[in-house]
Amino acid sequence: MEFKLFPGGTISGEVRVPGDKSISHRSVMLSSIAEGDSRIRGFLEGEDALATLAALRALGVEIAGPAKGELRVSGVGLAGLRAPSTELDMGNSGTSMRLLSGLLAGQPFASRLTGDASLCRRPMARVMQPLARMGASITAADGDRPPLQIDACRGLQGIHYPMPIASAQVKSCLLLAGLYAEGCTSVTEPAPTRDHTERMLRGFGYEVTRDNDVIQLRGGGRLVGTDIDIPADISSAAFFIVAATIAPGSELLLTHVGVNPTRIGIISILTLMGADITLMNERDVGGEPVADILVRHAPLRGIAIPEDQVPLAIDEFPVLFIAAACAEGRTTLSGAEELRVKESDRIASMAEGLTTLGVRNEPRPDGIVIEGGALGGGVIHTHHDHRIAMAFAVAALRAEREIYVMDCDTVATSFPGFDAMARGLGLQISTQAGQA
Ligand SMILES: O=C(O)C1=C[C@@H](OP(=O)(O)O)[C@@H](O)[C@H](O)C1
Ligand SMILES: C=C(OP(=O)(O)O)C(=O)O
Repeated sequence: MEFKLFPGGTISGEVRVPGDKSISHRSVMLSSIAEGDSRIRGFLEGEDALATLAALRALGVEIAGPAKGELRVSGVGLAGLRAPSTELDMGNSGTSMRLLSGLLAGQPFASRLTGDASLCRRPMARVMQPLARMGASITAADGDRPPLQIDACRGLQGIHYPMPIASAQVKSCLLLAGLYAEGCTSVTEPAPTRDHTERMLRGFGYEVTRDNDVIQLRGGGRLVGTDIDIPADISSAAFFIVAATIAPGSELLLTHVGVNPTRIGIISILTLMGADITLMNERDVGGEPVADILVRHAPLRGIAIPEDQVPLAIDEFPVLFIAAACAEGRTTLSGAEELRVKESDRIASMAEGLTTLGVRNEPRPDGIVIEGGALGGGVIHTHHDHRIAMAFAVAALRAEREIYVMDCDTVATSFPGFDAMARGLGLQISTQAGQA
């Protein structure tokens, strides 16, 4: 599928974007290993979260749905998962692969995890090494690249792991393995990362402590089934937050968005750039902060993005680069080398597309420098990366000519229905079948 975008437009209306992807993954994993039933609402019916759901079904968990974002999971308890009869396909989803590695590392049966071409290029040493220290036996097909073969476990031992990178996937992987380990498992975060796993474990009645930058739990407890209400994904809302900010005359209300402090880097960074964003009706929904977000058009200025915001906005940089292209002056990003190992090398993919649009930029190993200015038009290659596709769709609001975004099928991994919702809000987007 390809997107064709006419230049210009105004964004207005009120909308609730689909459910949070990170929370959706965790909701299925934790409810599956809980005792008793759980009801999940607001589940993201995107390919990534559905890959996690299919994996848990293959591990013997009965799951009804999803129907309009609702699931009923019959938890099997910590010891209730069964050996899968085939390999588990994680598709495009790094979160599924890294978190499920932790869950499967402690099982008394073997499993094999695979994925698509993009996922099979992504590094897994970050979870393989600490899991091996806990006593797991995991091998990769090619160095540390998937497929991963996880051997039947003969017992895990809790460890303390100072994480070399600020990664919520690594932290969550180790906490999940820690549920099956003897003694305590703890991680030190070099910087705060999304804390949905810790919050949700507590929601299932499992004690997790946090002491400054150290997160810890003790293995061998029990999770008790519960109800989960998943808020809208701020990472999906981000495309429309930037859209309304850069398009003159725009005013947009995004409802029921998760605004966990470990996820709102997009709001902090855009506000520093001069954006007009107001959080309204702030509330707590099942242990996660939620708000309605009002966005009005505002002129932006280039900034040096504070490095402490990087993990808090890690998935939002593609669209933040579009905001930077529309800002007056220079924006610099550093300390973001992790962007190079996402679904694509997001620094390279964005630099290439910005250059196509005539935006001056200088990619660096750990970031980029972007000079704000006029945006032209042209053909954009997404490198099969959903967030690159949606970022360049938003860029059309300020482009002088048409933009064609190739290879947009992966948008369905995180934001099914993006094009229809974007059209409803004022983006001049149409889709056409891609060339085979
Ligand atoms: O834990 C999670 O749900 C995620 C953590 C982040 O990855 P890292 O842990 O690699 O930073 C993020 O990029 C990813 O989209 C989702
Ligand atoms: C990096 C992302 O996801 P994952 O790591 O789960 O593939 C993303 O959604 O931007």
